[in-house]
Amino acid sequence: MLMTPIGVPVPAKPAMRPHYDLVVIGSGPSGRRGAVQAAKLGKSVLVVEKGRRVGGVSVHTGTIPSKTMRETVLNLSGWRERGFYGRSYRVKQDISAADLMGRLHKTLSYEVEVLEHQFHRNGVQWAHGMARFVDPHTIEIVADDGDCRRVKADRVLLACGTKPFRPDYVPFDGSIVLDGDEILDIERLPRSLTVIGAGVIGVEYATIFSALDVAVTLIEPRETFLDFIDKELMEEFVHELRDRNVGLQLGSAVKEIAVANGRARCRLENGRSVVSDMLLFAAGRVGAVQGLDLENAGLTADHRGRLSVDGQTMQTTQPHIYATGDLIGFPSLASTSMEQGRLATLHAFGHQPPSPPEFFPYGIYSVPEISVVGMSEEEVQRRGIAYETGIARFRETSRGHIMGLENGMMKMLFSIKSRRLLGVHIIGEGATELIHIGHAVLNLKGTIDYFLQNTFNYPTLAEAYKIAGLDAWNKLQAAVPLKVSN
Ligand SMILES: Cc1cc2nc3c(=O)[nH]c(=O)nc-3n(C[C@H](O)[C@H](O)[C@H](O)COP(=O)(O)OP(=O)(O)OC[C@H]3O[C@@H](n4cnc5c(N)ncnc54)[C@H](O)[C@@H]3O)c2cc1C
Ligand SMILES: NC(=O)c1ccc[n+]([C@@H]2O[C@H](COP(=O)([O-])OP(=O)(O)OC[C@H]3O[C@@H](n4cnc5c(N)ncnc54)[C@H](O)[C@@H]3O)[C@@H](O)[C@H]2O)c1
Repeated sequence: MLMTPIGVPVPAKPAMRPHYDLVVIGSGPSGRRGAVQAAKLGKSVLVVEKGRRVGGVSVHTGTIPSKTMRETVLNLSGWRERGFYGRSYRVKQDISAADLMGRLHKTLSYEVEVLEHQFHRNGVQWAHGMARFVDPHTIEIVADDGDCRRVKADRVLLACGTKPFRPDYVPFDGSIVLDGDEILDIERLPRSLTVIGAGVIGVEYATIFSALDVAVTLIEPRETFLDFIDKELMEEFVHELRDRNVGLQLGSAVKEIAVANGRARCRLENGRSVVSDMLLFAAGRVGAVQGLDLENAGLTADHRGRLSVDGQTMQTTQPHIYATGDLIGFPSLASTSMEQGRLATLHAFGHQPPSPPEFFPYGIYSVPEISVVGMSEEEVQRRGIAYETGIARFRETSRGHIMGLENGMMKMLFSIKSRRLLGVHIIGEGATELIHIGHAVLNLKGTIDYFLQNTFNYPTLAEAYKIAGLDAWNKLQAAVPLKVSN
């Protein structure tokens, strides 16, 4: 019997049926969660995936590859040790594109195996091919080899995600001018890189390449970027980027991009030009609805290829057709997409799922990483809530000393009236893991007392919660003497 790399027998594929309780289009985070949930409810489920392997953007060109590349870069460059051994410290002297790709392929392969095994043990069938609507209940699947089949579905979950926005004025060539998918297939590391678009994708790749000592210029037409992040954190972030010579061209619209003499030249409307070995165009993504023939199902996407849904049930204007994940827009995260897929399927089969908690964490895997949950200071001010902040710097923690951290901070916001935690904002090592303590306290409607009364492991970075909590309490006491409750 054939075995997969993780030692699981390769199962024989069952024949496709003519009719399913649920057909899911797209095998990314929302599609696969929705599919498995439906199977757990005893429903017959078919997942249609145009890619050769399941996993979606998340596994093949998005979340997992970019985070794997980041991990490889941090490990091979010795980035985490540079606080001790100096900026020129490197674990591997000559890091090549092949070094980055090796770990990537291994990780992706394991991810896919795990997913396929998950589908198999839950009885979810999957078919390779491009899906399109023939009518609201009939889906045609055309495989790469031309094989064409039709299936009927009582309910449909549209989870077909997005693809990079590729405007005509950008001369994409897959080697010098690249989109966010192509950057994962590079055959050589550039010495200089221009990144256009300071959204999450642009910022993550810009800082990952900068950690490899590639000379990076980040171009953004707006004066500010990542506006949903607390301003004080962004000031820290920008300071760190400038400190390591990342060129920031903010408020600079792009006039022209051209390739000449094997290099990319980007002309800006302010008259400046940036020339580099490679250019990454990361100015957003559009819904992957081309070829789906949505009109045959009575559906229409907006100009960015996105569908609107009922925010509670995930139903489109056709009650039996649900849409989830990046296809429906904000927040466009793998984490939230998975939950949307599950909620959609529960609703589709008669269960009334509870509303999701008010706050979800956002993690940006830049170097340094950023993670936030709840309200930013600007939002608290907009809402007119009387508040106080507590700040902890990682270099104040013993764990920070041990790790040689020079940077990193945590900021918490508390309501003066209710003492409730309003938001947590972290930049620095471990931010995306640390955030979950704040996330739990926030959604459990906890107050500053949680941080005052509880003991944290020592030495840990989580101790920053205690330090920031005490800092806020000191300020609160100075403003309004409080009852000592710890
Ligand atoms: C570079 C990058 C980094 C990211 N990093 C993070 C991160 O760190 N954390 C995080 O939470 N999120 C991250 N995201 C976002 C995350 O990847 C998406 O939110 C998530 O993948 C969306 O899931 P989805 O269910 O919409 O499906 P997707 O993952 O978008 O997959 C959709 C699938 O549908 C298939 N498909 C499309 N049309 C058809 C059709 N007609 N027929 C058959 N199949 C079709 C596609 O081939 C694809 O496999 C990142 C995204 C990118 C691009
Ligand atoms: N860590 C994470 O969770 C993570 C990581 C990567 C991506 N994602 C998700 O993927 C989605 C897509 O990310 P993104 O960064 O591609 O898109 P985005 O829409 O968030 O950012 C695009 C950026 O490009 C700029 N821009 C737009 N048009 C431009 C143009 N013509 N020229 C130059 N700049 C232009 C925008 O001002 C913006 O700053 C996001 O919504 C995000 O949620 C999440």
